[in-house]
Amino acid sequence: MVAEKSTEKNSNTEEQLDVLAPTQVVIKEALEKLGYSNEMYELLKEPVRMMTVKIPVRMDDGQVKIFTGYRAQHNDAVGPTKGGIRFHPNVTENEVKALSIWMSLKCGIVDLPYGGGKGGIVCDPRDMSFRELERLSRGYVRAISQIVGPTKDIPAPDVFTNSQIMAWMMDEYSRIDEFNSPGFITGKPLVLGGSHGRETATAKGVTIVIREAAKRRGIKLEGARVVIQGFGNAGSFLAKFMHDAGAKVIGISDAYGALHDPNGLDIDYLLDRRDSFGTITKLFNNTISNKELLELDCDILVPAAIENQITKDNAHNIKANIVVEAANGPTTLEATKILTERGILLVPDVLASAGGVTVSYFEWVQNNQGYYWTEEEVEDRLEKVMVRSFNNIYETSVNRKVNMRLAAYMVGARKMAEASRFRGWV
Ligand SMILES: NC(=O)C1=CN([C@@H]2O[C@H](COP(=O)(O)OP(=O)(O)OC[C@H]3O[C@@H](n4cnc5c(N)ncnc54)[C@H](O)[C@@H]3O)[C@@H](O)[C@H]2O)C=CC1
Ligand SMILES: O=C(O)CCC(=O)C(=O)O
Repeated sequence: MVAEKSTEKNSNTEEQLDVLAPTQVVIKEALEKLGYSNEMYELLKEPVRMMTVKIPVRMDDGQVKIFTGYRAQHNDAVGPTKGGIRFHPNVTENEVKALSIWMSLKCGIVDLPYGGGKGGIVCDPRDMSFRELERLSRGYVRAISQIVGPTKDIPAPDVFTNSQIMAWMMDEYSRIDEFNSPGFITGKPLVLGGSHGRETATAKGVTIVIREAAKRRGIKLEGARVVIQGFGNAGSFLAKFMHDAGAKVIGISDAYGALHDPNGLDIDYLLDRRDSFGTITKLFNNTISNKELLELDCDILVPAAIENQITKDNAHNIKANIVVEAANGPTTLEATKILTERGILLVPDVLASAGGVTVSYFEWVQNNQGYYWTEEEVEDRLEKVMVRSFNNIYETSVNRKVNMRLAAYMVGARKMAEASRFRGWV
């Protein structure tokens, strides 16, 4: 294999594709199929609230750098909005808007009492010190404090954010609120009111969905060849769960390249050596590119990194039988069409990655009641939610003769549309 050290970081032009407009296309189609008026579409096509903030941060060299951050609240008819915060150099306003719509759909699919929210800061935490990251995290919370809170909008981790960042944010909000407010944010460390199972929840949810999808396709997980793009929170734990289930993880990647071994990678070793940003390939010389990884011969392909990875340019080359989207928005609409026409089962992001927000909801419930559950309780509840949601969308897809993405949008949009209607908004 050819070494491709570091050349991929931030150089992926596919990332720049707009994700909001295609999301609106599917929302419109879903609402039409459900019989809602165009007014409902006008309400749901964009967030009801979008805040853009400038965050001044004193860097370690003494200079002040001004960062741009966003918080989008898509629809709060069902309840407070909920969704992660992303730290990434390519964050855009439209991306955060789309991510907040996807959160509303996820909450509808797994039937949580929330609407969708999402936040993002344009920054590269990989190039920042621990203390700079703390100052940025606290500054962001101060900047958005008026519109967030345990009964308004509850953030959580997403790309390049983690439980330490959640802890700083919770501490900052508690200072502003003059009250200890664990329910302000989820994905916290256990000692600060985090939930058992939240760290692995997204991957656990994806694992359950893969198992259900494989059953429908008559594929045994034992021995199945799995390729996973991304080795962070979602991708790395997923690799471990797939490995534990007897599958052969033959490819994984990070932002810098990918590893491939047709005999199966040593997942425990890789988990042990990855850094906190999900970087692992820098330790190896014999890497392949993310592009090559996606086109590997395998049974199950899981994009678990960033948006727009499967496009019209590579959809014809995907060899997997099942594609399960652990990442948000990894497949474009054109690629969705191509994969569906080719008979590939595509399990969409708003279903596949909903395990994270589900356990975040459990964390918030535990914070509100001040009574904490065991890991087994969390896992049992997550299992039931994910199986029920998968079956619901699979059946909708079969009965309504639509692909799984449109089926998921139909299931996910119904609750917020009904709540908006009962409130008399439309
Ligand atoms: N963390 C969570 O609870 C949830 C995450 N997701 C989604 O899963 C995806 C991954 O998120 P996390 O694992 O939390 O993030 P993370 O920050 O823990 O890991 C991200 C991984 O993606 C890789 N990556 C970043 N840029 C890349 C690029 N240009 N090409 C290839 N790989 C790249 C990184 O190297 C890293 O391995 C995102 O789309 C996120 O929105 C969805 C639901 C919940
Ligand atoms: O855990 C949460 O509240 C949100 C997770 C998230 O950002 C996502 O599902 O994309």
